[in-house]
Amino acid sequence: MVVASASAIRTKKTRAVGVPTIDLSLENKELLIKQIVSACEEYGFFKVTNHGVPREIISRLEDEGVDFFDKPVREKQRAGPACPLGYGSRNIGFNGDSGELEYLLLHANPTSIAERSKTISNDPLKFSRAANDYVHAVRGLTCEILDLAAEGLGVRDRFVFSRLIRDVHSDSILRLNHYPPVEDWDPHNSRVGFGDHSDPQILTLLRSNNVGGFQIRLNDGLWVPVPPDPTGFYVLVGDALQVLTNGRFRSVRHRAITNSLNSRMSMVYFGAPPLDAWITSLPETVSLQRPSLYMPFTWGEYKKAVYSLRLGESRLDLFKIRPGDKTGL
Ligand SMILES: C=C1C[C@]23C[C@@]1(O)CC[C@H]2[C@@]12CC[C@H](O)[C@@](C)(C(=O)O1)[C@H]2[C@@H]3C(=O)O
Ligand SMILES: O=C(O)CCC(=O)C(=O)O
Ligand SMILES: [Fe+2]
Repeated sequence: MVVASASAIRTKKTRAVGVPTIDLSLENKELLIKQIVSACEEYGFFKVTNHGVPREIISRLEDEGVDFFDKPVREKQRAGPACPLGYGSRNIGFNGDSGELEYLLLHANPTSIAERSKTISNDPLKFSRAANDYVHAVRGLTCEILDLAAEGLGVRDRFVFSRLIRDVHSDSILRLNHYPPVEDWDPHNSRVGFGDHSDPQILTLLRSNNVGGFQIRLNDGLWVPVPPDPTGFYVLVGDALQVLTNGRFRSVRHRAITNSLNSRMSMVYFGAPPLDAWITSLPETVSLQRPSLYMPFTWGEYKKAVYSLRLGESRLDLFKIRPGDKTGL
């Protein structure tokens, strides 16, 4: 890969911090809920172990991803250009962002996956099955985590978050990212694979092979390298969940850097609502002392804003209620 020096980044300002890890097989439900809520509040990020997603389901999609990214460029381009869905290389979004990666971006519904798989694989049915089984399993896990979080927040309707993702019209997506190996390894010359951003959706479930590169940003601006763990899932609070919880949960800023002689592949599921769903602070998170921080918007409106801005921009600022604005309270 040709590497523009402008994409080189300094990794000095990082801090080694233990990644909050939650064992989902914990029998003490109250403690489990407490751990989830505090990780969502403090970091907007945690790792889950004993998550129940069968290894076989993960490996099948991983193998499909490896086979796809191994293909000659011309063949991969049959699945592109990413608009925003499909195969993309280096370009991210429509506003000039780029990174040292190639990717497949798919709508997570079976019809869309079946259609797309025709340009992705020589055995479309095999690819579709692998992707659909994976989506089904990680959606289940996403919903389980969201239900526990809702319970911890004391929300009356325990399924208020997961219902949005289980909806047949849910706008959830699946992304496979491939970060090619660097040819000239230099510990002081990491490059941007996927730049600093927060995910716009409700909740993200990310896993990768055993190659590092994923980092989260703490509130004080320091970057924390997250050690890879192919057996676990990383859970990221997205912007929509930040709004739904009136800022109690924080969407986490993160990025992927590349500096390895081995290629890295991540599989990312973004749990999202239907386009016409309203995203607004749940009544249980609003009070006179803590009025609503954001104006209500539909997921479709938010997505439009997301795609009109650069990767690193804080799109939620556009929907912040400023003092003096008329609110529901
Ligand atoms: C530059 C962009 C790519 C992105 C849409 C955006 O305009 C800003 C957010 C980006 C992001 C980050 C999380 C997900 O990977 C993604 C699919 C999403 O929903 O928002 C990407 C978008 C993309 O790559 O199309
Ligand atoms: O590939 C990764 O590790 C991070 C990718 C990411 O943040 C994204 O696709 O939104
Ligand atoms: Fe992301």
